[in-house]
Amino acid sequence: MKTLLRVLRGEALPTPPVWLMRQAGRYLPEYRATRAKAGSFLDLCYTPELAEEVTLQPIRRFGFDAAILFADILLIPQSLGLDLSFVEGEGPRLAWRREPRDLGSLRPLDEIDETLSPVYETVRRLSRSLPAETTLIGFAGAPWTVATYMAAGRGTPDQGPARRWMFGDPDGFAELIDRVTDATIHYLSCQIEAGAEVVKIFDSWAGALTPPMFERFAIRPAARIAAALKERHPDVPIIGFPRGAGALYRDFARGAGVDAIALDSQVPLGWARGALGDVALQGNLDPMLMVVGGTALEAEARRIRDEMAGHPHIFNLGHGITPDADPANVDRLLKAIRG
Ligand SMILES: Cc1c2[nH]c(c1CCC(=O)O)Cc1[nH]c(c(CCC(=O)O)c1C)Cc1[nH]c(c(CCC(=O)O)c1C)Cc1[nH]c(c(C)c1CCC(=O)O)C2
Repeated sequence: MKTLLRVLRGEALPTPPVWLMRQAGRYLPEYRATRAKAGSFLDLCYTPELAEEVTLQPIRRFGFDAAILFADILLIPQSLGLDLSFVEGEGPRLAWRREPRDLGSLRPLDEIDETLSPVYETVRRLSRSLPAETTLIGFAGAPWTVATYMAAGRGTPDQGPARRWMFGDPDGFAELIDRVTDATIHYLSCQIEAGAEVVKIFDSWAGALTPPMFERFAIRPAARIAAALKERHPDVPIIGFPRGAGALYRDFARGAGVDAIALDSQVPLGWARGALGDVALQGNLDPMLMVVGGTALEAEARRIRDEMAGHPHIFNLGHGITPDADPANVDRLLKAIRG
């Protein structure tokens, strides 16, 4: 069986499988070339042969144990009818069709595949073209993180607009979360039917939630997604990533019903091994070390590998690799882990 799937079924391997968040991205010259050919980031996401190509690039260059579908968490709000664009150097912009936050203007669930079907085609192509030993990971944003962009119409430092909506009108906000959750269940099921062998749910802004709101808007939606997927596809493992959750990682591990937990770089590994139960753990090298390199990178990579020895562990970063990372540092990292 593929190494990543063995770890997700609870096996501790002497050498952990490795992949990196954002492994297909601007730090690679071949990615920048394909992106230029596509014209825009969204054209890249929606052109299956180009999205397939950039997904394969880091596999060819580094031989990672897993490939992650090339797409974006913001395709879901776009499929629900928000107008999405990426402004060069400024990040995403989202605009509602009528008034901001008008849930009545969202497209119904049975229309979202008009937008999303090219993504399923990318998955189908990848399941044919990936090396036999490489696991294909599908993904979606968690409803809370997706909602932070829908509420603000852009990225924000403190998720202010979403927190204002959530505290000011919790039941209205819950309706938004429910709509995004339903879309996410459908989207991930379709990715699995197209060939995704694992799915990951990115809750990048989970760290902005208070404990009660974390329970309601991070754990409960994740649990609803996991339960629905398990009913349809019981053998497909799910990785949850409640980034920045701190002590609440424990509640998430108990309540979300996922098979593995991705850890950000601030989580102490000894604590996670004891507190999060039997689930597989993924992480958690600081992405800055992919910029810095040298002995600092090697020492941290070995520390993480050694602290996780004997526990089901997937080696990864604590967050995405950044555009200023040096690809040569990925080779150094792999050498430090694999020997
Ligand atoms: C919050 C979030 C987004 N997207 C994503 C998240 C959650 C993970 C995280 O916290 O990083 C997830 C994501 N985005 C992308 C992937 C593809 C797979 C992979 O990890 O290689 C994945 C899994 C491609 C991308 N998504 C984006 C890029 C860069 C676009 C480019 O080529 O210019 C890539 C490779 C754009 C993006 N997408 C998003 C933002 C805020 C931005 C702009 C910021 C930036 O420019 O880096 C939303």
